[in-house]
Amino acid sequence: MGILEKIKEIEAEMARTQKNKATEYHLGQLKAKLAKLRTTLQEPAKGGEKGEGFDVQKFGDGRVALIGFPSVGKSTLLTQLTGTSSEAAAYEFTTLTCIPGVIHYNDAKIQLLDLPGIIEGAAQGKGRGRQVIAVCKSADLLLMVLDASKPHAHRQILTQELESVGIRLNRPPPAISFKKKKTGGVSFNSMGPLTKMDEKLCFRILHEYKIHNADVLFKEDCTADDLIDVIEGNRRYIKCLYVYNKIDVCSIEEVDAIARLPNSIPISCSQQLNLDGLLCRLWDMMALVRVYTKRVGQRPDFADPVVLSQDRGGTTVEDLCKQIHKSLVAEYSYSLVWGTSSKHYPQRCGMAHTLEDEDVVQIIKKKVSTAEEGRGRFKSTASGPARIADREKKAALKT
Ligand SMILES: Nc1nc2c(ncn2[C@@H]2O[C@H](COP(=O)(O)OP(=O)(O)OP(=O)(O)O)[C@@H](O)[C@H]2O)c(=O)[nH]1
Ligand SMILES: [K+]
Ligand SMILES: [Mg+2]
Repeated sequence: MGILEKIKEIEAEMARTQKNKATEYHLGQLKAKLAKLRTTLQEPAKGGEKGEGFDVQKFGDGRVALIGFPSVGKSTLLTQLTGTSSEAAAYEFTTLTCIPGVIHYNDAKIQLLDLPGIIEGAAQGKGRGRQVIAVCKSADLLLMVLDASKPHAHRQILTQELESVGIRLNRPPPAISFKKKKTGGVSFNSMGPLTKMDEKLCFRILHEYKIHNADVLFKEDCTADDLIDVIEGNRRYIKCLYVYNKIDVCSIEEVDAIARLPNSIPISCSQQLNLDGLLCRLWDMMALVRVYTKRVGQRPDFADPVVLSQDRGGTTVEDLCKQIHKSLVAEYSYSLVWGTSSKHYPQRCGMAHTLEDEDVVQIIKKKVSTAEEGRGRFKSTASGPARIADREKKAALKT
């Protein structure tokens, strides 16, 4: 029996099994079986599965992918938001590969990827589903483009397709700590009451994975699916903005209802309605942090920020140093920070300091000889809070 048939069989068995206390353990085991099969299905087949034109190099400060059913207006949107034009037409599957463009917004460069339409069954390889999903996994944000005039079930179908390949939208990883061990059996603990999990169910699921030694700690009231996600360990947690296109053919009431849905935005590409609103939401969801660097005695370079991101490498001063140059971390002495993340103007910060959007940073490198002098001077003076403030004031005047 092929993997697809096995999956179908388990899904059928789950569908006909009544959900109650007695079947709970059996269902948990079936879920684990299903997750294992789906993981096998995702492993790249021999002979190279990768489609031509799908391996687009990462560019800019973040990557956003357009995903949706055929002819919802993905290519029209790419053409509107970037300088690149991607062919758009009234027939389905106009786009056949991955077409990259660049959004220039708030002095940042964001890569936008147009993709072929996907349909139900994409996760199992229908159409170009597999390649499209592989690109989605590499994105920092997904724009799920939906036709506002079509059934709302489409959003559910696509979410289901993404779920089945391990993509989790708009939620954090489950609060479960899971560590495999060599010996000692399984220890199961929780930090609060559990309503969807107990020791026996946990053991059944671990048994399915042939795991006999592990520490499992539930920090929240998580489910069997959550535990399976943590054991599988290959899940991708991605932010998703639901973009309802073609509102030009909808009533005001329909548009109003869409605008109230969480993480959703109504637009019209052909009438250019609310595209600014879309960019604004996209920017907020990406949570990029622009940092302006400043040299001693010069004004900050406000035209060319270094862009940091929590999803990509982090937003501390150390992450900033790494992004500027590899050697900077070793040469770093301290930095002066002006902006919303600093308590004083400027604040003297160490490498662990977390930066915020539009902060100005001046990095002071170690200088062997002057560092020695400096140390001597600080030693000789008392360093109460008043002294520190005074020193900062002086530094501000000098810088
Ligand atoms: N009414 C209306 N039509 C639109 C809008 N945006 C795009 N279209 C039309 O929808 C059709 C499909 O647009 P595409 O951009 O090719 O859609 P796609 O999602 O890229 O399609 P595939 O590449 O085939 O998956 C075209 O005929 C567009 O002119 C819109 O805002 N309103
Ligand atoms: K089309
Ligand atoms: Mg297209």
